[in-house]
Amino acid sequence: MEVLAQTQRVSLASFNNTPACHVRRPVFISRSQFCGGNQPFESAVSRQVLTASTSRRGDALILRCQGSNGAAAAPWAQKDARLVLEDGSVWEGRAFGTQGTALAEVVFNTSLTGYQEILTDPSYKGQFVVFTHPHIGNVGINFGDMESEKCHLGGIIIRDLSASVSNYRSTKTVDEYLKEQGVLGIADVDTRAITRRLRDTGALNGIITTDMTTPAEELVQQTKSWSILGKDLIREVTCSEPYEWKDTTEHEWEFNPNVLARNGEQPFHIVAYDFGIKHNILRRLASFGCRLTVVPADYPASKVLEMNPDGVFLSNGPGDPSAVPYAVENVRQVLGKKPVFGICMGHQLLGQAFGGETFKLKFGHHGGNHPIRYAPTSRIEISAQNHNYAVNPETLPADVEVTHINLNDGTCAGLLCKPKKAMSIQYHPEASPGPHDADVCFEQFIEMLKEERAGKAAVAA
Ligand SMILES: NC(=O)CC[C@H](N)C(=O)O
Repeated sequence: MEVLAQTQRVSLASFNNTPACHVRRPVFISRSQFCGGNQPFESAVSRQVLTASTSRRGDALILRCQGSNGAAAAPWAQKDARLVLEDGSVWEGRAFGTQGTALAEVVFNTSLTGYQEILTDPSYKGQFVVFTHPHIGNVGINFGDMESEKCHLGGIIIRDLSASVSNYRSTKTVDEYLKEQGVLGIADVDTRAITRRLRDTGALNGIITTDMTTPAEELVQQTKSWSILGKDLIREVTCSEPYEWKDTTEHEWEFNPNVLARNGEQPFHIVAYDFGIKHNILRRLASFGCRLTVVPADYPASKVLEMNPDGVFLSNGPGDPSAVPYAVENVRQVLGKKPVFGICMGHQLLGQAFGGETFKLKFGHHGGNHPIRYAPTSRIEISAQNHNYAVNPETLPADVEVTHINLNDGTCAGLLCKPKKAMSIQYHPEASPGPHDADVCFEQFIEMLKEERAGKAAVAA
């Protein structure tokens, strides 16, 4: 994109902090009513300030972007990226992040906050996220809110990319971060219309591309040649070696007095299977007094049992839960031998280890306001969710209770098997981003670990 400058005479009345051009939408706005060299102009889009000389009062500066055909095109009208969906629809918009072409499953997320946590949640591997919140990027990117080491999703689809960043923790813009991560972004598309389409059709495959020449029909064919079903995406996001984790959540998170009351007790040792684990899950477990060893997704259950942990944790993760039988087998082997807690993918793997089956939802649950009923007390939680699959409760054995129910569609959102000391939830109690109502799940797991420890002590005595 080449920026051109030219002068054009406009009326004096329009020249005092008013648009520098009143024949087109203003791009640069005069900050001064004087003429001469070094007159400041501010971009209405990026707040960039430049100086230009105006030869006489009444001369103004117009900046224009050169379109691909060489003709001048306004930046707000510039279309240099496409989202092509497998239903044949094509959405033209403005590219940001990296350049190129990527193919993934398109899902929408309705969270109002937390785009950085969503960008760095490994569970989004193989997916593009449409943000229904219309304005993304206003608080930039910071070190503290990373949910993993990188941005795993294939691309993001947004209405409006914030032209400026305002946050004291921010170290870079979303655009810079996506460029660095090699991830595509498309802005200035009608995200409301795309979301309504996905809600009607269900999740669709899509291509985001900055190539504006390949015919759309060809791209539509490509979207149809791929499926996320049956793919093991966990192998692409799991750690390669076991490691220890100690960080807790920061002070403002410690709204739960039971966390603080536990200080001083001997920590519980948890082995956490990393299927694409989010950092805040590890931080919350550490805050509840756990010492954590994180292991790769295919780490043999026999080696986990050799470590003799107090409990085993099964993390969230990307893709189809029925495509990872090796993980289900590991869970089966620890079941009944150690207390187990699973979150999201971990819940789905636990469901399969019990003998149950998973199925794909129409467009999944991705957002920060999904209501859940905890069946034993009828307590309602507002929860953070991100999943496309669910456990079919009818396929579970009799000793497994459905403890949590999603009130939007009645799907199974939590399980408990008392005899085997195993529990799970389909959503995200670590709440990063999202409401904290489900934090109590960590406490319930800790109670399970305490019971187990007390039971062992009683046998030993
Ligand atoms: N957040 C997760 O763990 C997602 C689990 C699984 N990939 C799903 O989409 O249902």
